[in-house]
Amino acid sequence: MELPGAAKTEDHVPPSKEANEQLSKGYTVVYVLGCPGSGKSTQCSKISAGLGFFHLSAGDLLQEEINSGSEDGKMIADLKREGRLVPSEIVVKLLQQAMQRTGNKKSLIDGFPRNEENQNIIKIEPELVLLLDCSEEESTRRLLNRNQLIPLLPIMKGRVDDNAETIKKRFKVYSESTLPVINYYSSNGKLRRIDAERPIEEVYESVKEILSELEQKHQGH
Ligand SMILES: Nc1ncnc2c1ncn2[C@@H]1O[C@H](COP(=O)(O)OP(=O)(O)O)[C@@H](O)[C@H]1O
Ligand SMILES: O=c1ccn([C@@H]2O[C@H](COP(=O)(O)OP(=O)(O)O)[C@@H](O)[C@H]2O)c(=O)[nH]1
Repeated sequence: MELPGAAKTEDHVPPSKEANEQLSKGYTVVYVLGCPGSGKSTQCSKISAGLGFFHLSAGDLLQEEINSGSEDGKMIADLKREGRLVPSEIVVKLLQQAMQRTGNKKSLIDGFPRNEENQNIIKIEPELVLLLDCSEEESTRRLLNRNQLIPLLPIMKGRVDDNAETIKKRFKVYSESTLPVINYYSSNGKLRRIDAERPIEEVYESVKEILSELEQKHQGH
């Protein structure tokens, strides 16, 4: 079935199921989900610095591929500009390569899985899924604000998808494709919903409480 917002995948060979299962062995994986601009990257940087998790951002890995100038990079850039999702096999391959490069077994996967196809292909069972819950109105304000700050920082390039029109498309993809993934983790008890409309430090306090639950479980308490 073709999922809304997803590009066609026929040119890409899916990674084997065994490779994915092997990769997930011994790893503690926490997925960090939330709409565009909900603060995923901000909170993941804090968790990574404060709690020793390795931060894997699907969006950053795709941006690196764009920056490399590869053929895949050109296709990814076009999809990103339109707010559409990149074929699952490409994102999964980049995530797997990044996981193999790190010796750190505690990983945060930021902004992935984005749809049910992503979720089925990666074959990783996360221990927890953090959902940064923020309204479309507040998130849009943040994204537009982020784009306005860019000209003040000449070394940084603005994001091609932080404009009002593309932000609307990203939200449509989020509600059509990512919400079913979130509902799945809500029904299997792994989802932890965090009010992400609050200031960054308050959100982080809630994140820390939830992740300490995980640390205690690992220490057998
Ligand atoms: N709790 C918050 N309150 C206000 N601004 C925030 C908050 N969290 C993040 N931001 C800002 O909002 C913008 C989007 O945050 P980001 O972490 O990149 O979101 P995401 O990764 O979910 O798209 C950034 O400019 C960031 O500094
Ligand atoms: O698993 C992913 C993650 C990101 N993207 C693409 O990268 C863009 C930006 O995603 P990112 O997570 O960087 O930012 P967000 O939209 O959450 O603010 C998305 O709109 C998609 O085009 C994708 O296709 N698959």
